This record gives sequence, structure tokens and C-alpha cells, in this order.
Amino acid sequence: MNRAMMMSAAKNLLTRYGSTKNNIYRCMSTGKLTTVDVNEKSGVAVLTMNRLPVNGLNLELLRDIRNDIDEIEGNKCRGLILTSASSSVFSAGLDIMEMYKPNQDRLKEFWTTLQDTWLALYGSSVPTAAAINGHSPAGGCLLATSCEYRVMLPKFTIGLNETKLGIVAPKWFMATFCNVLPRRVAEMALTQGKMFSSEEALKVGLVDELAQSKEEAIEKCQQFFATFAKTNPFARAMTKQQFRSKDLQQLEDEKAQDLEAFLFFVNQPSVQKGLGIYLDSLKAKTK
Ligand SMILES: CCCCC/C=C\C/C=C\CCC/C=C/C(=O)SCCNC(=O)CCNC(=O)[C@H](O)C(C)(C)COP(=O)(O)OP(=O)(O)OC[C@H]1O[C@@H](n2cnc3c(N)ncnc32)[C@H](O)[C@@H]1OP(=O)(O)O
Repeated sequence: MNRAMMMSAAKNLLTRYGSTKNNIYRCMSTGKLTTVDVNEKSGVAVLTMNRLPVNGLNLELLRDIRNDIDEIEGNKCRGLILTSASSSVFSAGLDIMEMYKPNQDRLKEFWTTLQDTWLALYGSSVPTAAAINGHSPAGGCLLATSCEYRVMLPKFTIGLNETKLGIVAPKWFMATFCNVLPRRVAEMALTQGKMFSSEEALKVGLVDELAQSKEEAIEKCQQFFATFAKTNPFARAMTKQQFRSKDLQQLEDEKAQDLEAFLFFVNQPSVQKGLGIYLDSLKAKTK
């Protein structure tokens, strides 16, 4: 983040926090594939993904999440908890149908929206946490690890499994993973396409706590936010942004090249063939 960007971020944050310390704000749900509920007392917003059955991240769901994050930031919420309306899947990651035999204009829009959603979530000045109440592969894991804290229910799986699908996680997926895990653990897991059980994820630090129910997970996320009670919100947000600024700036600088690499990669006949086989294997499971 250069000096001008830092000053502008500081100005925004001062405007937000300057005279509003003890007030509680109400956020409103914006999306059709998401809901946002704000706890009137704590000011914490729960953003629930609701594209059943598996919260596949298609263009529309990503747009809704992105708009919700903007609205939660704008409405001065005290925290953002990301969770799922499904009882078994947090998010199945990117909707593979967006990448398989794609319409090229939509494919561009899809990837650009994913980039923007990540920039908004990873760079959010509002404290963020994920209540991971189901499986969370690939893009689902990206969303969860973009948050500052993770609470997961037992007996599910989480990880970046891209190599198992014959695709490569972009640099910013890797940076997000490395922000949570030791570099060696991250490299091993990414190259292996490893999916961690909830219990394994807790052991390596991919998640921070386990909870027995979604309600308990949300409560634990709220308790995490409460640890900031005695901090200055402006100083907290600036500190977070400085920690993450290198990763954010890298994607900001390379957005166009990243899009180009994605389009080139996804349109390779061998990648299309691999995605087709993977989709068939998913569908065969349900027959
Ligand atoms: C060399 C330099 C390169 C630089 C790099 C540049 C570019 C890189 C290029 C690309 C990067 C892309 C990164 C990709 C990220 C992703 O997120 S890819 C998606 C990965 N996701 C998965 O592998 C998860 C697959 N799904 C599952 O494992 C399971 O569905 C489950 C989430 C564990 C849930 O299981 P269950 O509850 O049993 O549900 P079903 O399996 O029965 O699924 C229900 C229906 O949903 C369909 N489905 C599931 N996941 C997806 C998905 N991700 N996309 C689309 N559709 C999905 C599934 O087929 C079922 O459909 P039907 O009901 O049978 O029609």
C-alpha cells in the first residue's frame, strides 16, 4: 500500500469511527442468495450464504457477498461473521459450471467479481470471522481463510484441493493460506490438494476453534470480536490493513494479468476435459 492509499484508508476509517464509538447500527440484507442479520446489541452482522444445496460460488452469489461486505462496512457494523444456510456445506468453492464450457464474457465477469470479493473481504476494516458449519473446499476455504478467525463444526473438511482437480490455485489463494498456516505446511497441503478434517485443521491452525453447533460457532466468533473491546477500532483496522497490504497490493497491481492467466488456463482443452470428468464424478455420486 503506497502513502496516498494509506492516507485515504486512514481518512475513511477516521470518518467511520470518529464520532460513532458507542452507537449500534443496523445493516440490511442486499442479496437474493445471501441474508444479512445484524445483532442490534453487539452491532455484529451475520452474512449467510444461501445458494443451496452447496453454496457453489457462481457470479450471482459472489456479487451478493461483495455487495453485502460493502454494505456492512458502510453501515459501521462491529463485525462480520460469514456462515452458510446449509447444515452440511459451508461452500463447495467455485461453481465449476462457471468454468466448464464457459461463455467468455461471463467467465471474465465471474473472475473479476471473485477478485473484487476477495479484496473486499481480505482487506475489510471490519473484524471478520467464519462460522464454518460444513465442508469448505477450495473457494470455500479461500473465503474462510480470508477472515481473521475461524470456528468450525466437527466431522467436516476444509482445504485447497485444486491440484486434485488439475487446476492451480492462484498466488492470492496461496497468500491467504500462508497468512494462516506456516509456509511449509501450506506448501505441502497445496501441492497435495489436501483436505483437512475439522480436527486436523484445528491441530495445524487452519481453524482456531471447534464448536458443536452453528449457534455455538457464531457465539465463539462474537467472543473473538469482544477481544477487541479495549482496542481503538481505527488503530486495529490500520494494523490489520498493514499486515495484509502486501497481498492486497499484489493483486491490485496484477489484476489484469491474473485475469488473463485464468482465462488462458481454464480454456486449455486439457483443463476443460479434467473439469468435465470431475463434474461427472460429482454427479455420479448422487445417482
Ligand atoms: C501456471 C500458472 C497458472 C496460474 C493460475 C491461473 C489460474 C488458475 C485457474 C483456476 C483457478 C480456479 C480455482 C478453483 C477454485 C475452486 O473452488 S474449484 C471448486 C472445487 N470444489 C470442489 O472440489 C468441491 C466439490 N464438491 C464436493 O466435494 C461435494 O459436493 C461437497 C461440497 C463435499 C458436498 O457434498 P454433498 O453434500 O454430498 O453434495 P453433492 O456432492 O451431492 O453435491 C450436490 C450437487 O452439487 C453439485 N456440486 C458440488 N460441488 C460443486 C461445485 N464446486 N461446482 C458445481 N457443482 C457442484 C454436485 O455435482 C451435485 O449436483 P447434482 O445434484 O448431482 O446435479
